[in-house]
Amino acid sequence: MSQQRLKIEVARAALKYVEDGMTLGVGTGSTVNAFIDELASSGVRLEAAVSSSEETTQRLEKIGVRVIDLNQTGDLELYIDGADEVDEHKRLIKGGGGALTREKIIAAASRKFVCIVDASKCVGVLGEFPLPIEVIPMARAMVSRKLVGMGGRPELREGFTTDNGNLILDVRNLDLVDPVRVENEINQIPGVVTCGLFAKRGADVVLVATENGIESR
Ligand SMILES: O=C[C@H](O)[C@H](O)[C@H](O)COP(=O)(O)O
Repeated sequence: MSQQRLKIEVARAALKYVEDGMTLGVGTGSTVNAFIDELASSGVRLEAAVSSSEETTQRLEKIGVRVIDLNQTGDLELYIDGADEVDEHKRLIKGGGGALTREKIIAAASRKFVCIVDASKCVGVLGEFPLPIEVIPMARAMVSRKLVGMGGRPELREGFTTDNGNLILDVRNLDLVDPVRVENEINQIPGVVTCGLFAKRGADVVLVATENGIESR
């Protein structure tokens, strides 16, 4: 099965969590795009959505979903999003598309986070995928030096600005055997807006599309 087909299958599986009248948190990326396509043809009528990126907002509005600001609503019942890597404890690396900050905010505001991935995203230990970190532009060099001090190899994502007007450092070589500790440590560096580790608040449910069907973790 093609990777795109797997994304469509897992997107469809996520629909069973979505109910008419919900205000839904919606993430960013190609798997979420497949989810939005499936949502469009599902007949489900959302009350509204809270979106994690400009791209997702455009796609949701195109299928007729009203997108509201998180400040206009209370906690969300459900958040659907993809990930770049998932471990067996449902801890994640996110931010390959640069939307990690808004994604982390919406995850924190949601009672249930359903993460949708294909099997290629599942790993034993996080860190094969370079860890995205959103930084305030004036802190770029200083934050990079601190990350080097932690054993990392940061690289500026060239030509990329986040929806919040900041930069992304993609960091290789960090030891992520204890991702909660590393997430805490990186969060303490002044100038870091968000670390792409979702370890303290990982997913509540991970749906994995495999060649043999959908696995739920
Ligand atoms: O910033 C982007 C998000 O964290 C995405 O959820 C992540 O990059 C996975 O995207 P995709 O579904 O395209 O692999």
